[in-house]
Amino acid sequence: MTASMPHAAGAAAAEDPPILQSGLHRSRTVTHGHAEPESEVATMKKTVMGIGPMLQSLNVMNEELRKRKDNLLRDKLVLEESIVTCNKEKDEDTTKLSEASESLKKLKTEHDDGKANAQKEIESLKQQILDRDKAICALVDTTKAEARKLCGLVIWYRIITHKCRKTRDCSLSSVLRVEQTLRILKTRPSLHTGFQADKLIHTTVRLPGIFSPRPRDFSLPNSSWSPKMMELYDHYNSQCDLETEDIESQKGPWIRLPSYNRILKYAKGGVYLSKIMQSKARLFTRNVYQVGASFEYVIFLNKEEKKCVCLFQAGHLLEGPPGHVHGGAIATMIDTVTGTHATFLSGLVVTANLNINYRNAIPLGSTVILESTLDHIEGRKTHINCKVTSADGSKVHTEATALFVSISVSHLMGM
Ligand SMILES: CCCCCCCCCCCC(=O)SCCNC(=O)CCNC(=O)[C@H](O)C(C)(C)COP(=O)(O)OP(=O)(O)OC[C@H]1O[C@@H](n2cnc3c(N)ncnc32)[C@H](O)[C@@H]1OP(=O)(O)O
Repeated sequence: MTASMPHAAGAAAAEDPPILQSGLHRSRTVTHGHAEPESEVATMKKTVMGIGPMLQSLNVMNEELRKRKDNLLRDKLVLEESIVTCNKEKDEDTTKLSEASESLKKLKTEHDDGKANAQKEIESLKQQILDRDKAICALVDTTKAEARKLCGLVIWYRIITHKCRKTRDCSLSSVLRVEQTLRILKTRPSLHTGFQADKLIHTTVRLPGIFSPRPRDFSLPNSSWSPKMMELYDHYNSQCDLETEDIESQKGPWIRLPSYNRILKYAKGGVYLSKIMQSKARLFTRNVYQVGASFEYVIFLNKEEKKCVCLFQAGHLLEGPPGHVHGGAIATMIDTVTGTHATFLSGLVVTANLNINYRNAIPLGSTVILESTLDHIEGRKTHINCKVTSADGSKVHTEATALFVSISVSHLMGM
């Protein structure tokens, strides 16, 4: 029994972990050195044997922890890979987003350009239709009801022609009398000049929708105006009464007078002028639609100083002496400016006398200033002076005096 004990202890020592081996070694030392009782050895062995299962469970736990650690490491790797993938996808998405924004921007620009072009085309087509319709309507036989209807000639025409037929008088005076009777003079706007002072001439032709965009104001700048013309225009225009969207409106000494072509055709040519020809009657100075070709002018009125200033640029159709403005065209402009001035001063007038001294020829295309000043008013007579100078005022081109005689509406009717 004792002989087998060391052997048994030795076998256990070979199998047990190092910590237990040191315990066994100590118990063996005690056994050989101090000859401890055998029961102590047995107790020790028992203790050692009790530690075994504990160690086993520790080993199991250790194994589990190692596995968990491995799993966590694997998860970590997977997560790291996912992060890399996510970042990659994020970069790709960012690139795609910027590409999409770029495309969107490009599309928007293309869309805007397309829209602008389409708009331009629509405007041009509208203008073409308008021009074509105008041309057609200028030629229609206005005695035919359907033609009048198609061309927008209004009911006034029917009333007037009815009255004309009844009285066998289709003269201008008759037309005006009818209009007066119908009390339309006060209620309808004057389209031919825009002046409220002159309530005499009103349109008997009302244009349908497509014909009635705002009438062109010829006194506004256009592409043919020279820099000098523009400079002078800005000079006077900046001193004009100005209606703004703000509450305050600007007051100035000058008023720009708008200038429209005539729509009403009051020619009373009778047998000499057919209805169609009458329908083509135009205000002399505004009868060319091509900008810059003939009379380009704007008139400013100074009520306080009782004077008018006209900026005039003569176009190539007004040639008289080679390269210079025709004397008749200059006379026309003087008559127009002084006549307008006299109208504002005295109401309805006609030119009775016009005296002109041509001092220096006006180069074609140049800008000149016509200054119209009141000389005096005497009864029905309004005397006006006019001076035409170069744009800088250094050269006098023309000087004139004009006499306007006030007339009544009936005088005009009987003309
Ligand atoms: C919205 C608008 C913007 C308008 C914007 C556009 C502006 C364009 C302006 C263009 C204007 C034109 O071209 S008008 C078109 C051209 N003009 C014309 O066609 C006018 C034709 N002539 C006439 O209709 C007539 O002769 C009148 C109206 C001028 C005068 O006839 P009347 O009404 O019978 O009067 P009468 O007694 O003879 O004269 C009145 C006074 O004027 C004097 N008088 C008459 N004629 C003359 C004369 N040539 N020279 C000196 N004095 C004369 C008389 O001695 C008398 O003075 P006393 O004894 O009392 O002292």
